[in-house]
Amino acid sequence: MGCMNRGLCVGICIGLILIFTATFCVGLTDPTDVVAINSLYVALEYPPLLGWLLVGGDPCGDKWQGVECVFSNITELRLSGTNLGGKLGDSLGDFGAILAIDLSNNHIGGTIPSNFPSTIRNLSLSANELTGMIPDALSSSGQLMDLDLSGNNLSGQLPSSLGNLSSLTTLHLQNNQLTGTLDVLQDLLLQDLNVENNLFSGPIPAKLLSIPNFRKDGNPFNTTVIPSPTIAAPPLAAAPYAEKAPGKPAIGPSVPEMSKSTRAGKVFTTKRLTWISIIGASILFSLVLCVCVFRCKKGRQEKENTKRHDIGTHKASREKPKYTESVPQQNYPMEKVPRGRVAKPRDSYVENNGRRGVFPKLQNEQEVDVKNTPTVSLPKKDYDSDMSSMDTEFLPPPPPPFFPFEKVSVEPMVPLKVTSSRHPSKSPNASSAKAFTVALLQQYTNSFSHENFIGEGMLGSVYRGELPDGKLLAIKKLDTKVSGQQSDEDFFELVSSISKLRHANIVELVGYCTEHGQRLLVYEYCRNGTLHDALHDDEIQKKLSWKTRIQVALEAARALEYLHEICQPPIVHRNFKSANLLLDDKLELCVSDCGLAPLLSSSSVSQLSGRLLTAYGYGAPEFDLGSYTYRSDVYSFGVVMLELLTGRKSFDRSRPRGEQFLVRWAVPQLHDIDALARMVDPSLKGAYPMKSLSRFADIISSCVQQEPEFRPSMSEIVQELLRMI
Ligand SMILES: Nc1ncnc2c1ncn2[C@@H]1O[C@H](COP(=O)(O)OP(=O)(O)OP(=O)(O)O)[C@@H](O)[C@H]1O
Repeated sequence: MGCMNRGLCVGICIGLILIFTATFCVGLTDPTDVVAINSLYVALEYPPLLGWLLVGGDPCGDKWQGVECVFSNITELRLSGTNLGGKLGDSLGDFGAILAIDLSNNHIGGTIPSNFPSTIRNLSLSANELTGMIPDALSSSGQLMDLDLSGNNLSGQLPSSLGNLSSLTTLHLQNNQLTGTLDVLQDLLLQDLNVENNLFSGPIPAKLLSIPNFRKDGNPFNTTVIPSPTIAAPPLAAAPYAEKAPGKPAIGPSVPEMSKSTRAGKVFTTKRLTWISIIGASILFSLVLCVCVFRCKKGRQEKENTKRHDIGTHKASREKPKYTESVPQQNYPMEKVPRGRVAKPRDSYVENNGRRGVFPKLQNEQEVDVKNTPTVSLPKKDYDSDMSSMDTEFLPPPPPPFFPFEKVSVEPMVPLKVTSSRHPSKSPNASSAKAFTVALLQQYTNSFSHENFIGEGMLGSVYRGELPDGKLLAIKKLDTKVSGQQSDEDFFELVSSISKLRHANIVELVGYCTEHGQRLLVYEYCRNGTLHDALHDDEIQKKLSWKTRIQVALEAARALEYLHEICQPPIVHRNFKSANLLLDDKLELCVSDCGLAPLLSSSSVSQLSGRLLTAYGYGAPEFDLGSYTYRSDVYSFGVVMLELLTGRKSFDRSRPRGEQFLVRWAVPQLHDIDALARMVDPSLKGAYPMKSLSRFADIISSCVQQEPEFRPSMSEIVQELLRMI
């Protein structure tokens, strides 16, 4: 029996060791959590986070940035101030055992999702760009203890289900545009409640006043006056508004106290009051007369003293403001004005690195700022203290209503016409791709005038167009020999698939036109030219630092990663080159011509496109055999990286014979550190870390390998570039 027990013990021990080994040595994360974190990564638009992958991976074992685990479960996600953009997506509820999520101080937009993990205890989404209402479903996280949604653009009333969060002790909702009353909170056991600077109204529930740390300024709460027959009672709201120490009773009479005063008031009848007033006034008048005789000489001096005293008081009030009931609604946070107005989906990570949480000033904001608001551009975490140092008299008026930033505001000009009746469902989605008439496009391009002609490619000519509101468009007029190869149905399918592409580094299709035998594609206009031009313009080239070049490579890689690995079915670009990498207003890189491969492979330009790509040094070797896969895009991407490294064109006839084709000249030297130092773009003037240069060269070598199957995937390249940054 004892022997059997020993055997059992040994068995259990071995089992535990195996579990331990599997957990800590193999580090395999729970597959459900992996799927959840992969989906979150997609929703956040693949931010540059160390270790994070789009598909699969081992977040716990590989120590993904911001991820904490216990055994194989993700228990914490801490990514505050990591410049996240995108949205929250719908995967938060899929984490099996998560306890804390901190995504504060980022640029996450969209609404708060309606599924939350039931295990969560601490959730902070503060200082983001979230809009919409607080979802009812938040109550499914019954163990939530600490919830911080402050500093967003949330609106609407508090959902009644918030009252079910019985474990909640800390709730921060300040600096939003929330409305309605606070009634739903009154039965919670809150210790810390901040609702400042919202649009809450109605009387404050009495129970909330006993919360040890309750902050509520800057809301239009009711200031109902309790009616009293003889004495004007102080407003009921004087109690909450008069600043009281947390947890201490409010200054000012409570309701029962006021009824005592009311009873006292009855003793003083109007008649008695009149007599008392007359006698008192007579005595006062005599006294004043006597004093005046002696003090008349000092009168002027006293006046001056009083004046000085007034100024002193005023100064003091600037230094230490009092938030009294006289100015409750003026107490808006300074940065609320710029935040609402500059809300945008995502900032450039390069630009933001140095100013995380600092809100850029717009022209209008500066007007306000110069006069009164020295704290407007302070980091967000400081605004509470900055606000408290401001004189309420000097606050600007409440912010104007929030108008969300819209990337493209083009109205559909005509209803979508589906000429093919066979598969009407395959027509482009009218909400994403707008149908334009030829007449309107003529109007926007001044009848496709010469001065609006931008350039011509294999598929047709591109014109600049201007909408009545000044927004610029790039209108690609497809050659009839290209578009003629396609049926209406195929064209709609093409438009539909391009219009679904949504990526910060891909030029957005605004709309299309198919009329009078013409087919046109209408894109967002990128006003800063192409990477090809930037690299070969002496002035701009000098400004492209090594760090910027890595960043540009990363942005291009992300766009291809999206096309190859996120889009379903995957999209091969087929014409990837620096002339198709455009720079937008913020000098962020946008890949053009995405999704046009079906047009390029149409018989009229198929051969030409292949030959041109090869002729300009971007074509992968397999192109000659008529094969083009996403690995061929990887090859072309390697050539673009080579351009970034050397500052040379992919094909340059003006160079000596052996140097005309960049790949042929550069690749054999990529592993020679001395040769590498010689081939690097001279305009960098040596300002690059050698190690970084050599890693960049390694990526290029792997991309331009002869055998397609040996080339890395774009997500691997993205990870490599991220590590370099
Ligand atoms: N969205 C855009 N914004 C600004 N300029 C654009 C835009 N799209 C294209 N262009 C410019 O229009 C011109 C023609 O572009 P197009 O893509 O048709 O040809 P290409 O890139 O020169 O050659 P290819 O046919 O091989 O792609 C180029 O100068 C290109 O930079």
